[in-house]
Amino acid sequence: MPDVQGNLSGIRKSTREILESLYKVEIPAGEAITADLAALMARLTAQLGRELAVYLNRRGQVVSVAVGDTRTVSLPETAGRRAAHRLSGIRCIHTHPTGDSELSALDLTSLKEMRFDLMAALGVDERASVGQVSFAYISGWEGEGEAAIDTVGPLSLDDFVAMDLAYLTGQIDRRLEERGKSISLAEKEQAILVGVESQSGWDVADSLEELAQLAETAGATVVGKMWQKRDRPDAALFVGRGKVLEIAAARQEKGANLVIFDDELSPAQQRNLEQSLGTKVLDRTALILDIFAQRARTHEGKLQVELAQLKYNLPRLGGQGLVLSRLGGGIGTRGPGETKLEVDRRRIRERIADIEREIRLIRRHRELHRQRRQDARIPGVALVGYTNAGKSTLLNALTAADVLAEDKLFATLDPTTRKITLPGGQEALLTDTVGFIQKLPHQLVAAFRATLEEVVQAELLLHVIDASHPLHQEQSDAVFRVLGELGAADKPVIPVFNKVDRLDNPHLKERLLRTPDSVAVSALGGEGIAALLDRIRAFLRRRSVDAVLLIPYSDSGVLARLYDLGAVNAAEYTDGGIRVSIALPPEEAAVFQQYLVTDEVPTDE
Ligand SMILES: Nc1nc2c(ncn2[C@@H]2O[C@H](COP(=O)(O)OP(=O)(O)OP(=O)(O)O)[C@@H](O)[C@H]2O)c(=O)[nH]1
Ligand SMILES: [Mg+2]
Repeated sequence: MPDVQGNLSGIRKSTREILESLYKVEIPAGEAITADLAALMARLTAQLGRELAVYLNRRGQVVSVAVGDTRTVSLPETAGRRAAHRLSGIRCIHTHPTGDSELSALDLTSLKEMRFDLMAALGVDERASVGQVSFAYISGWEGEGEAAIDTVGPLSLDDFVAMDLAYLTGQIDRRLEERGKSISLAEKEQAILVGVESQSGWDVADSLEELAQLAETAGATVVGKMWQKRDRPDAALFVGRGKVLEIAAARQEKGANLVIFDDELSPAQQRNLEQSLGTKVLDRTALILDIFAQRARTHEGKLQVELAQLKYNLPRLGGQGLVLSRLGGGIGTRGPGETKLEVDRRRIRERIADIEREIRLIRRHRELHRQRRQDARIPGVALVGYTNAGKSTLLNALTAADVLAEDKLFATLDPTTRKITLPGGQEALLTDTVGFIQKLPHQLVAAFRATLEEVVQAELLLHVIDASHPLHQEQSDAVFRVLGELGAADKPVIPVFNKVDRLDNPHLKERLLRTPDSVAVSALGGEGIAALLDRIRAFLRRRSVDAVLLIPYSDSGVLARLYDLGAVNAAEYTDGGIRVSIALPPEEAAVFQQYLVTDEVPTDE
């Protein structure tokens, strides 16, 4: 038997059992509901003070039961998507604890989206019984696959029970089929983007442009962008009341079924907006999390994304309204890989604890690895940068590695490490990392801490900048903010201006190169790659320690090697051997440890 879905927090076991028993209910096929089932739902609703929904199929069996806010509840697969121009064969009957039975905008949207046979609301009065009933059904298609609906009521429960549902749905099914033309319900979600223009931060148009790229990466089609000037967001609705009406109108006009806000919404704001707009509302954070969920490949990556999603969702469960549950899947409801997002608070908490335990284990394992690597004395170099700057392409250019590089945001989620050999023979470990972005959700930074540990541990960072992007300065700032959050802001950095093949203004390159220590490259074309390798070598060398060696004349080959490495500052031929003062990175100096004149090693600084 499937579980009761939604917000079950604080519900007594005995009540939970009654809720579960709803799954065993069967009512005569062809009836919308029985008086008994309605009465039971009303009693439970009054007791819980929350909405209660049951989903029934045409055989009169209950296929799903949900309580309270169930914005991520999904209907069982058997709820079936039938042909696009047919009804789903499932009806939703839910209670309103407030007494009135008026269907909300959201009720009607979900009716359309899920192509329910029927959407009915039972108003539960103060005597814990059903007062009045309202319902709506799809009556046809208007134009582009948009459903037309008829609403009926309020009427009495008796009238509702007496209704011949089989006749009604039969009529509708026939009418829809007669139209003959197959309605191509839009596969992609149609999104309207909303931003706020404030004093600080990015220009709102730029930020919305980036949000549009994110939305499209997630699989939506952007059909409109809107913004408002505000010093600080409205506590209840994020934007002003008037703006919400404007968005609602634009949504109608453009046929959008998703509204995405460019900043993180509080759970209350999100709920209020969903209610007022009658559609799914997401924020930038949820969108980025969704992209990550689709792109995570390794076990660790998936765990980290799931963790971030669960932590994001937890405070968003439980409120009133059966909001998104009836809107089906899509952006914001997808988990990494095959994972289905949990919707039950208790189970979410358990899952969070499980994942955190597993990540700790992975992290310990990784630390051991790193320890071993440090013993091998190969310095680590991490590629960091804004998403799509060309980090993976550069890693490929610097090594022979074939790492997925794509013109997509967040192509890389899992760290890839490759060994490179620098001119002069020194080796280094080069790590590609997940791209950064402005307003990067802190849940993600926290969840990806284990992965980003590579950045924190690196000796040197290559900060890859897309020099051809008009906002590369702003993107750089955003990267440094994230580095700060990771505690890696004061690592040595080589700014690498990439994609210079795309610059048509030669002065721009000159200007960029005024940034200290910077290199201009084309990871695709190969320009500047040799110079970059040289620069990396110089940087690693700069960490050199001074030492004095005494090399016996019998080992004179060693001196030749030191000269080759360019490490010799002075050599003096003495009776005991050759006294050489050298400057070498610690890992290279270690090779000559046996010749070290310990008492003469100059102290650091
Ligand atoms: N013209 C040009 N395009 C480049 C250059 N370097 C990278 N690109 C393109 O930029 C896009 C992004 O490259 P990636 O290497 O995937 O970027 P990334 O920084 O790893 O991106 P994420 O992993 O998504 O954060 C790809 O389409 C590359 O082909 C370059 O030097 N010149
Ligand atoms: Mg990449």
